[in-house]
Amino acid sequence: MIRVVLTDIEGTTSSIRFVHEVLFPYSAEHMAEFVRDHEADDLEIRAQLDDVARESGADRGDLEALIDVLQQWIREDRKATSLKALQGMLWEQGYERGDFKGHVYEDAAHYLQLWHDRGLRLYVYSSGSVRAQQMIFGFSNCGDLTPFFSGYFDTRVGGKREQASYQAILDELGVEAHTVLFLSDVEAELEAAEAAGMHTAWLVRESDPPHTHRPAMADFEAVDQLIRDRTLS
Ligand SMILES: CSCCC(=O)C(=O)COP(=O)(O)O
Ligand SMILES: [Mg+2]
Repeated sequence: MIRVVLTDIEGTTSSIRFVHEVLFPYSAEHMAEFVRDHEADDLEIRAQLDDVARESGADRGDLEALIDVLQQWIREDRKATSLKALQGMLWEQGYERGDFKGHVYEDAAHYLQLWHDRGLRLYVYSSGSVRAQQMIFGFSNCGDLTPFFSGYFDTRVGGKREQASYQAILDELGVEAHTVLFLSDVEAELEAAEAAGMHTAWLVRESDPPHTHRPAMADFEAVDQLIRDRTLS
């Protein structure tokens, strides 16, 4: 019986286009100024820059070199925890200033509320930082969806294509794998979650599903059917 839903964001609850055409360009535009303005006195930003230097091999004392690394990582869509933490801080500023709203598909917002009201526990697992996750759902085009979530996981538990990350989430939640349904648009993530024993659902939004053995779901209505089938069987 499924009691817990763990969901990805980009391509699952929210459009890939919003992340790539709004969030990433916003972070590319504001990163240099943000880092230059706060590096001297913000301990959290300093700690993230320490990690950027460690991971890239760039000189920690050369701020402009670190900014270049960050810009390169944004272009590459690198899932580095330090980049994601800095992007989360920047996006927080953007949401609060009203520069954009978080995109969430209407069917996702509808079923997140319904599943919450039905007693399912909902969690997020995204490469975006926990702060960025709270922001996209807190300042969404469908209103504040954060009351429906019981918790958030980011790459501090590990990469999304690694089985150990899903095991770490299960350990932290204290639940059995067969009670958890993980939602994602990326098959490699689903395979890692399945290796940890979770149920999975593959979201394929806004495109025709590739021909594979895996059933594709166009929206959360199809996921709801799967939850009800698995709950009754
Ligand atoms: C939290 S919104 C920004 C998402 C993001 O930065 C990203 O890299 C997308 O990762 P996901 O794991 O949600 O596909
Ligand atoms: Mg995704």
